[in-house]
Amino acid sequence: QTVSVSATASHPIPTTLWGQMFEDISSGDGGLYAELLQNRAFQQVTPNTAAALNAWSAINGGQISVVADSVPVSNSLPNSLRFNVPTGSTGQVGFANSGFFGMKVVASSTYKGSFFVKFPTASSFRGNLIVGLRTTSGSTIVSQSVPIRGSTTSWQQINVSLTPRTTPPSTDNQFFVTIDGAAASGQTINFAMFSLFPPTFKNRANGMRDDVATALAEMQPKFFRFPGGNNLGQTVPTRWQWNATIGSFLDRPGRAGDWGYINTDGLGLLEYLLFCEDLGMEPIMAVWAGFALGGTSVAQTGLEPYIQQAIDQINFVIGDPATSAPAARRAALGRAQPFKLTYVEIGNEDFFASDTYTYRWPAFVDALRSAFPNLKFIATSNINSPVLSPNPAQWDHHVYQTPTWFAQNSFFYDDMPRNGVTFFEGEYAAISTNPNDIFGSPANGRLTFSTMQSASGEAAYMIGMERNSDIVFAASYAPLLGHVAGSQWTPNLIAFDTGNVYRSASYFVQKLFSTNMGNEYIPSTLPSRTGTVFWGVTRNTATGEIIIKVSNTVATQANLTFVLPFANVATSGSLQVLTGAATASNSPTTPSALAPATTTITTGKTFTFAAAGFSVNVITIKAS
Ligand SMILES: O=S(=O)(O)O[C@H]1C[C@H](O)[C@@H](O)[C@@H]1CO
Repeated sequence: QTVSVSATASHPIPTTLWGQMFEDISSGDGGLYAELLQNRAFQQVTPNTAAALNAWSAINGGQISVVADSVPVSNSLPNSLRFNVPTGSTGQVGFANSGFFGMKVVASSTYKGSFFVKFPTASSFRGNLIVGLRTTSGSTIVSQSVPIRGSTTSWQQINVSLTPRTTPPSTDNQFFVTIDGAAASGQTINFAMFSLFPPTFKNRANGMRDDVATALAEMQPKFFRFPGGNNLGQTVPTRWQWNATIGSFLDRPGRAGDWGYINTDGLGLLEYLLFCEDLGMEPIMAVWAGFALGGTSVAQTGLEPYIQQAIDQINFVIGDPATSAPAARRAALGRAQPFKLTYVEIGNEDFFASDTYTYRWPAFVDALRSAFPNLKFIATSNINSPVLSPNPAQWDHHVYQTPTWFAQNSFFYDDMPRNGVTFFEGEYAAISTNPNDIFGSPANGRLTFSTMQSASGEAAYMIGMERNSDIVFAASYAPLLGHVAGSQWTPNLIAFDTGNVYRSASYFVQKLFSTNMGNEYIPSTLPSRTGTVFWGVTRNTATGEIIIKVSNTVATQANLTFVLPFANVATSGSLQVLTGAATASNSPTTPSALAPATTTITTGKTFTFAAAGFSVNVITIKAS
């Protein structure tokens, strides 16, 4: 197959083309968000139930229960941990938190812990709490003694700074609080709002898990879609609300997330925005738009409060502190300057409620557009079905399919009309090899981790989106992150467990595209729509490099001859290639089965290139 490359670019590559979609789907708490304690503030749990004590356990006979405190630590956090030392206790008595499937502890790292404590009834007790980290088998890794006294009947915050000298043998570790049982026999002490942070990405307070955030940063993503996805809200009362996710932990009630567990909302709107800046990403921020995934749509006459809340959410991001109260909240939290924001998504997958989106879309967009004329609003129902008014200028298209579907739909956007409407491929991934049961179980074709076959199919589709990036302004694989031990969805771009991060085949494809974008598209001989090998050419005008991406979605090698029209073409170029067997994947048992390799290849005005079976290739050549 001969590929003739044009001399002139057809269009600029949008700077936002490749990015990340995030929502808390076993990916926020216990994942990207660095807090080590699970159920740290007993948010949204029913007092005096076993479930309320999730992740907490007694040590040496300590008696613990979650109570609705008569004087809670804050209005948003009504529950406390009541700790009673049974009379006749001996030895260290207390309780522990098991984190999220344990917690990684590393020597010489400093773990910053805090909690609130009070005696519900005054007593003459004076003694010390021992606060620290221990292995699940009970051996202390590091601890600190903290004096307390029974006269403390109002909430007192305790801070500890724990620096282990040794690294424990596994991630099977706990945070603990104990007291001398004999000395404290009979005492009752209340605790609230625990927190324990390891060193975080860029050392940000209330920040991100370093190894996970580092893997995300390596992709050089250009946008970050948040906070959902389904996690925008299963019911109206439990929807994501920006104002419940900012400021002191004492003011964050948490909520029942859409994926079956409670979100602490410690990872909140300001943390998302700061993370966007840390990675050089532009936010694509969703507002809840009156549809709860459980099936409820707010009536047209009842939308105003939710529209106002969306306006306030946007004002927190870009408003003027002098004229907007939400913007003043942002300034009071240390950020007077507005953040960069261009795109706001109106809901998520509103094709589940198209009938009400026909009034919810205009109600939100008309109000938001008049408040923020420079923003662009993304519709989330099926493209032009139903027809919406005002006509959306941006649509969010999602597709989960088989590897073959992606290879066969590389031309998905080629036939879209060029009428000013642009597209966000907000979620896409090859998730099953079974076209008859895409969302089924692994026994029925569902992928647990992406494979070389799924990643090369995705690459074919991405080559199509790159070719059509005059109308595709952004695209993101979904879901981005998933905990291997407790995930609600597979495959995820990045899998992780308590101590490790696993970069998938698809991760490396996303990274290859995002770190080799170029800034203008160069047309070339089109691949066959029904073929199995796909290619695309971009140029980086700053470096004078031509970037050729090739995806071979089948086992047989593909031989291509490239003909470049440029006067000067380097006789050697670099090749980054990800290749392996169709079913090869990176997983906790085979973490490095697949990794990109960089080599030098012979290039020139005309050169041949052999694309290995099941391979994704990026060729970079100096040309002018
Ligand atoms: O069940 S689905 O609708 O397929 O869920 C998908 C679509 C939704 O936006 C996202 O939250 C989720 C997984 O990425």
